[in-house]
Amino acid sequence: MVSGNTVGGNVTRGQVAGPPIRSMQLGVYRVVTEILPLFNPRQQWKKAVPFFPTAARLVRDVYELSPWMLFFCVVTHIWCKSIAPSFSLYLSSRILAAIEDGLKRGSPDSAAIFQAVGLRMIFMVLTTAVDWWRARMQSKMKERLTSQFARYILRSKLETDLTGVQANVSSRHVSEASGWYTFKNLLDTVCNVAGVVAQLYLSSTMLSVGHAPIFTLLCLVRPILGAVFSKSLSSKPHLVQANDPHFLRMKSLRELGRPTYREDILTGDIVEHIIREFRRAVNLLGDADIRKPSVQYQASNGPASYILTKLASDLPMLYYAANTVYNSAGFNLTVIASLHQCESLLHWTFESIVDSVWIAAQQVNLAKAVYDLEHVVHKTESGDLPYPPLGRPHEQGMPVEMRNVSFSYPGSTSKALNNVTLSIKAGQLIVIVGANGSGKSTLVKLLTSLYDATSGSITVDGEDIRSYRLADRRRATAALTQGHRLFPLSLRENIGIGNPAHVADMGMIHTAAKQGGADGLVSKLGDGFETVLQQTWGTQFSENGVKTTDNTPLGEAFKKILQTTADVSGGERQRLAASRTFMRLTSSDVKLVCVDEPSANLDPEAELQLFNNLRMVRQGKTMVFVTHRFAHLTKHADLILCMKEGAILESGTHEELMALDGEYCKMFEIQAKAFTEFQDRKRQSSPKPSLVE
Ligand SMILES: Nc1ncnc2c1ncn2[C@@H]1O[C@H](COP(=O)(O)OP(=O)(O)OP(=O)(O)O)[C@@H](O)[C@H]1O
Repeated sequence: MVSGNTVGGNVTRGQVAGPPIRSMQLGVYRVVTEILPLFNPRQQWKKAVPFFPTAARLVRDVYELSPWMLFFCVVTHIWCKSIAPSFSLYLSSRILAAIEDGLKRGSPDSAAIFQAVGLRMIFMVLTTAVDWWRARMQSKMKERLTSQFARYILRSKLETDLTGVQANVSSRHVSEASGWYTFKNLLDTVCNVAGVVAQLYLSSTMLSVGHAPIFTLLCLVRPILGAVFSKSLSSKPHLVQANDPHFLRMKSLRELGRPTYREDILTGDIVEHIIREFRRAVNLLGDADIRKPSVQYQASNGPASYILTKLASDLPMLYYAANTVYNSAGFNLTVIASLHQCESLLHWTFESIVDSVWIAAQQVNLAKAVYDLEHVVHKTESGDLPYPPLGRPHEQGMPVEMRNVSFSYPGSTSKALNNVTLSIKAGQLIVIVGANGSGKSTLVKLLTSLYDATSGSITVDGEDIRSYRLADRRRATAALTQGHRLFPLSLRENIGIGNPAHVADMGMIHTAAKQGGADGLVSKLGDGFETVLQQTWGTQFSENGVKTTDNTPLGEAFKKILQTTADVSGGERQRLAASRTFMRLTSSDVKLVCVDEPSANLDPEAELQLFNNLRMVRQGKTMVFVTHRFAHLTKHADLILCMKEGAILESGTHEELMALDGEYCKMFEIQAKAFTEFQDRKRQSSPKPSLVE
């Protein structure tokens, strides 16, 4: 059922400008559309303007991929889609004419008939061969263009910074296939127009002068009515919201079938409850229309338009009948049969033109979205100065000063950092401690240029951090955090990629693996450094329900494929990520290293080893450690920053902060107490030495 109301249109002060909107209820959905006038040339021209440069760029892209392919794609497509159908119709009408002529005369002209049939057969063989070749070439072209678009999208995804991702300035909604489908639609549009010209020419050769325009007009009525009556939701800007509470509940309950919830559902013993609730939601939903909104919108026209459109398709038939009765001289069965075929072809092509123009306009927007990714403005500012600045001692770490720095994450109103002022000297070892949510990781994200400060100033080597080139700043910093992931590449590459210039240097990779504590783990894996963890989804799958539990040769084969997929524990992953960082630290470009709690999954021995190894490579680098278990590090720290609620509460050396008897001292004593209590208990439980002895 459709119900609706209209809002807006007249712009008053404080209101937003734009077309008025209409809100309607389609079954379980609320649909809001813009009300666009049927004919608004200015608006339509404005929309069409970006079409041309995008189409031109796309054709240029295809040309650059292969000029020959472009040429043959266009020629064979036009031949197969526009010319061949009309020519085939012309050849059939020749066969029919020869047969009818023979039947009329009582002595068929066998030579003429066989010549016409032979010609048509040769034509069909040639056209089918060209069509086969066209399909092959198009699929190659499709692969190349899709890979080209995949490259554009990948670059944009890789380059988008964190602020961009959070502000949704990302390439999430673009498709790699959009380039090919846009190109194909442009080609289809051109071919459909050429097809109509060929079909009109053909029908005009069969009709006497003056009749051809009438026939064409009658053929046009049905596609025109179809276009007028068509109600397409996708043709206008719209919003859809499922708002029926029973439908939403039914959907939510259906979600519980996902493996993610399995453990909670089984341990909670709630299977029967969920099934009961699902049945109740279905009953309450009743007969509400849950078909897609686009389908419901399309169907909301009522039957009159359908009947009228169907009637219009019989107009040419009326024309044949009228001509046979009133103008039988120029008409015979062959002409009627050929015109009938021509009319079906015209119908189809007219409708295809409307569709292909509409689809091409939509597709061009999708292709444009991919090209626009090149112009996505990255949120983190980049300056012109090189880093390190010219003439600066190369062997020195990065000095950083922060003055009244505050920061809020994009979309958040609260301050993650509030008025932070600090000074880090070149080559110092800094330890940042503080409670959960106190801003430690945020500080690291600002130091590593993942975000710019919202207010205040950060200076590096005496210059505003934003005046240096972003690429140089990134090259000069290295980070190791809990969030570091392994890539779906070999372990060799996972480690080697830390320093891309030496990605194949096995000597350096071995050393980095050792420093990260991953050497033992790599040697345990069957393929050693060549092992690929986290195989990309889709590289191995079963079709038609083949399972590893199947006691069949195919089931066994599937089991074997999956057995080759190695996996490692969380702590081992962290060791591999740490090895990548050690590889990165082999680059003398790195001047600042930020290590943010990489040890959450590491055992105490591995953690101590990691910190010691990091300290050993700190020559020429400033090092910042964020950790909750800071006992190992504090004695080495040049400066300890203790944070609370986004601000630096205390700063100094371990001795200075202990003397302060504040937050740091409290945290340190909590950690030390657990240790000393344990030592005391151990001492008490050990047998006392005998006095006699
Ligand atoms: N991406 C984000 N978007 C919005 N707010 C965030 C985001 N990340 C962190 N915050 C908020 O910023 C504040 C500081 O978080 P941060 O991660 O820097 O704390 P932390 O001291 O590193 O905490 P932990 O010890 O738990 O790792 C917190 O209030 C947190 O909720």
